[in-house]
Amino acid sequence: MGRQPNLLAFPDVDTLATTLRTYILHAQTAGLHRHQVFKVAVSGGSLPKTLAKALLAKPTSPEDTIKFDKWEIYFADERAVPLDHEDSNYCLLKAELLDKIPAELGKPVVFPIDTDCLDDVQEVADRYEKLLVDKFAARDSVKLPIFDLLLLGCGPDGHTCSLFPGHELLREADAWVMPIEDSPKPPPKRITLTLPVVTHGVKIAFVATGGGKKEIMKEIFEEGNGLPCALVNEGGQERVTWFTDVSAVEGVSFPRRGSL
Ligand SMILES: O=C(O)[C@H](O)[C@@H](O)[C@H](O)[C@H](O)COP(=O)(O)O
Repeated sequence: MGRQPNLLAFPDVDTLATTLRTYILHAQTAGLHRHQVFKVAVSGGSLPKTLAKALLAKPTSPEDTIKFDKWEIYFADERAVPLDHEDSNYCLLKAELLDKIPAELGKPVVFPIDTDCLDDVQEVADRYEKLLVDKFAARDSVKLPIFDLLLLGCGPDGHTCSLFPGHELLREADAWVMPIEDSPKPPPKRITLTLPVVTHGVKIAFVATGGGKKEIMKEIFEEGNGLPCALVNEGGQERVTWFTDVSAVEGVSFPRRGSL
């Protein structure tokens, strides 16, 4: 058996958020050590709300400080809509987290999609990839952008980012960012990081809570079935950590449950 992802189950979202904060702080320290900034990619869905719970809590010590002024925030996936549209992941993150960061913690640099070409999703994806080339490759001379941390959700069908089960995008091996025009979850037009980019993150965290995730969690962890989340588990192995609550993993048999 290869090296396993970590599966953590908490009694509720509040306790989950406390450990998620500790985990993010570790990743922040590692990122700052590596290149003086902390490069994070985030998804939409319920994640920004949980993130706000984790990150906006009062620091208990100098080591417990989120250094937002050193953060670069990218989008793991985004919908091809204007930034103030209710479907926009940027808009969601802004409302849930960015607008609530106290001034003394500093402001992250946030990289939304370019909305000048929304009619052409390929162009939106190409421009986002170009941004990543500028922000990552030049500095790190790597063939892939290596995020210090990807913070992802898991859909009830096992999708993550905008990588959906059985979709041809799962086989993309070259591009860093791809368009999708037939997303089964609305809205249909989106862009997404590709699987190789996701699985090459230094750390990859999933947040999945609620009884609605129980069936798919069982399938991801017990069978895999080529589900996007299972593919991230396989590619990222021990660099992947799942933050769940007990109702999301009820009945899931998995050998490695634990703590940070
Ligand atoms: O833009 C999106 O649609 C999201 O990025 C998507 O990948 C999300 O993370 C999952 O659907 C989980 O969503 P929930 O956390 O709301 O279940």
